[in-house]
Amino acid sequence: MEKIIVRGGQKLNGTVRVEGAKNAVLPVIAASLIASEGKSVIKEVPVLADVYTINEVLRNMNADVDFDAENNTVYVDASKRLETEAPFEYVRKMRASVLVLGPLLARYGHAKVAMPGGCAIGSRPIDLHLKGFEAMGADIHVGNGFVEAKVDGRLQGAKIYLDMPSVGATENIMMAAALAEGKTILENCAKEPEIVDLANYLNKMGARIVGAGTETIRIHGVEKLCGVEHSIIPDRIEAGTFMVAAAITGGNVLIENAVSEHLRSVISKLEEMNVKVIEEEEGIRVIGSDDLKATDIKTLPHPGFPTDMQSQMMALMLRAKGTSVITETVFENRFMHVEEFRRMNANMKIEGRSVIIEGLSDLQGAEVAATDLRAAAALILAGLVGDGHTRVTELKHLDRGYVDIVGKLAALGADINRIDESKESVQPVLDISNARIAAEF
Ligand SMILES: CC(=O)N[C@H]1[C@@H](OP(=O)(O)OP(=O)(O)OC[C@H]2O[C@@H](n3ccc(=O)[nH]c3=O)[C@H](O)[C@@H]2O)O[C@H](CO)[C@@H](O)[C@@H]1O
Ligand SMILES: C=C(OP(=O)(O)O)C(=O)O
Repeated sequence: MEKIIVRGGQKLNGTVRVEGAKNAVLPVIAASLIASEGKSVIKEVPVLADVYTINEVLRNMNADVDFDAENNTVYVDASKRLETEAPFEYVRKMRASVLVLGPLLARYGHAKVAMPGGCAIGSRPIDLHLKGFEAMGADIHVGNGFVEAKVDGRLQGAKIYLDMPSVGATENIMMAAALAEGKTILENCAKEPEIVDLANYLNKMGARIVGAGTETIRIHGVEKLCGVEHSIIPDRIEAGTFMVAAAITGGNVLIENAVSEHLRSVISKLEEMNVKVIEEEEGIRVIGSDDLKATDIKTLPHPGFPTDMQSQMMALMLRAKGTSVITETVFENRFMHVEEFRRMNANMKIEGRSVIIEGLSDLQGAEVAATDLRAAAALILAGLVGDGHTRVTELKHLDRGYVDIVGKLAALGADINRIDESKESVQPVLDISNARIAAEF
């Protein structure tokens, strides 16, 4: 079994560079399926298990996909006739596989994808995606574990109001509407930076989308889209994770490539906790404190506090004096990591959708299991300040979303290793190869 072993007590210092954003690259690669002409060249692609998975989904549909991992570039040629089905094998690995629905439906009038089901953080339905397609004239059939969408001729532009600002529904509907006949007005949509990145990509391909990043997006459908070159925005969640790593260890770290406009809510909460955050030309510098103050956080859609930073901030709150409260409003079950923190001597309890954290906890090293991707990162963060050794297992979650976090933290001065205990002698594992292995292709 693979484990990450962290010995607490080292202050982090130096510079770390963040990768392209996982949550931007997945919809962008899916959107490449719409290009009926030319090749898409996607740059700043992080070498993650999820990227291998989405590439495999596209290959399975008959698109030509090359991943030059050393140069962080994905090439997609979707100009051949494509298959329009995505089996459960892929959707099980990564829910973002449902993002092929919009592009395929718009281009071929048909798409069939395995229903994603729930996951460790909540039930995660796709009803809003489907309501959007229906409003554009598609017939939806759900049965035998699949969702199938069909339309005779082209999708028709429509006025669509999302009951909640779902990131995935906004992306799927925006991609479908880009190739629909007429105008689509999408209201109460998600405003995440990754939505803006996708809209920019689609516009370069020939789409006519305005308003991405606000709550109303207007899309004039066009007849065809072509492959183009695009660079993925930096990963704000990876950046936020390293910001917490600096803060929790009382270190001084420059997070290169981090975009402060994408991280306002995280910066403001860190400052409330007595952490110094300096916006520099190359990125964001974070200087930790030995006197962290308690605060409260409520997760919300962007520009509110991101749910994907909730567990990392929980680790930091464990080291703050006083009572902190985290309220999770985006996913109904994203507190699985609380039990694991408790194994490290954390003083906290769940009350409904909130967690009450009594600081300052003297964290102790323990064997803990990652319950999801961000929980994996949060347990490593707690391990950085735990007394003794923390062993983090279930690393398949981590490999979905962090490129070489072990190497990056070690370069900043952390005492951290990744080992494979199944090997006869305990050997360090080179982290970058793990994404490919975790994707199991
Ligand atoms: C690949 C990717 O970009 N993943 C991100 C994306 O996930 P994802 O796109 O799945 O998240 P959504 O914004 O869609 O989900 C937000 C909430 O809306 C609900 N919902 C969503 C769709 C729907 O049709 N019906 C419905 O009820 C979900 O159950 C959840 O409670 O945004 C989440 C919220 O910022 C992040 O945590 C994920 O990291
Ligand atoms: C929940 C996340 O991702 P996904 O939607 O891909 O599960 C995440 O990135 O924290």
